[in-house]
Amino acid sequence: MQTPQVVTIAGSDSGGGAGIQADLKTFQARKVFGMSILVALTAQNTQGVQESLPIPCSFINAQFASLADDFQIQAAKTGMLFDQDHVQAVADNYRNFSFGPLIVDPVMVAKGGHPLLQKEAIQTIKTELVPQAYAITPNLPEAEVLTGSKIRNKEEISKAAATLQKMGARNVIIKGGHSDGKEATDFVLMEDKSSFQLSAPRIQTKNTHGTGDTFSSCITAELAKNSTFKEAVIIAKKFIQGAIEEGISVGSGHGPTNHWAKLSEEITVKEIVE
Ligand SMILES: Nc1ncnc2c1ncn2[C@@H]1O[C@H](COP(=O)(O)OP(=O)(O)O)[C@@H](O)[C@H]1O
Ligand SMILES: Cc1ncc(COP(=O)(O)OP(=O)(O)O)c(N)n1
Repeated sequence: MQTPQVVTIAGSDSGGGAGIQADLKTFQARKVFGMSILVALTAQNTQGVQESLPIPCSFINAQFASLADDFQIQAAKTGMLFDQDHVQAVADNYRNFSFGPLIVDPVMVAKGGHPLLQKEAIQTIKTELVPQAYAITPNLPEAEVLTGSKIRNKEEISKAAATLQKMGARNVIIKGGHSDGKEATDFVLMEDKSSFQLSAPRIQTKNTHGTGDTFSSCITAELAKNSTFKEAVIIAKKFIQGAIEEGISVGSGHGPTNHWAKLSEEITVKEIVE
């Protein structure tokens, strides 16, 4: 069997906890061959983002062409896409090349409040990228921005997911890391319109930098290994739970998760079927 090959199309986090670095560490942990198309650079650590810099769009085209020329990529994900022109460049390239199911993680703002996507790019994400998404994985604030509606309860989460599906995403996961309560619960709306929730104990820690990237790159890796979408999401939920639970301590701010944590049998995730 050929080694599963995947690519992350995202920004670099010099601090190593989020972005391209979190994606590649997750790909390695999940035993797929990971590649990267860099869209932007950040000077970042556990305390926040100090600076960011876009990669020229012509160089994004060059990275797509290089990988398409030589590899057989079975799944891909997007992360930090910087601005409207970069979203457009990624969307145009994705239409031209055959990189398999695309997981769109619509990264907008870093934990410390630093913008990772300019506001004008949101419309381009909606019209150019969401229709190409095999799955979209917004957190609660990102789902509010994309749908233009406040999300205050389970009914509104479900409504927001349906709106995102109508925009063209085949599957939708609205992540619950930003809510409160004892459980971290993610809502999943599948292609066939069935839905379920995945819930795990919320871990009290400040080390949650890069949770969203780690979760979406794990889904990407599992899809490349031919898991069904539901299987991939369940593994990703267990993977992120283990990575937060078995934390490491580096830096003095919001530290990263532990990408080499064991995906042990003891990690239980509750599935709540609608
Ligand atoms: N403190 C926590 N304990 C357990 N799971 C968490 C915690 N914070 C986030 N998660 C989980 O991590 C994943 C990423 O969610 P989230 O943090 O909302 O994404 P993002 O990093 O994009 O804001 C989700 O599965 C969410 O439920
Ligand atoms: C380069 C880069 N990409 C993405 C993020 C955001 O990652 P996320 O998983 O949402 O984690 P936080 O930044 O919110 O902790 C990033 N910071 N940098």
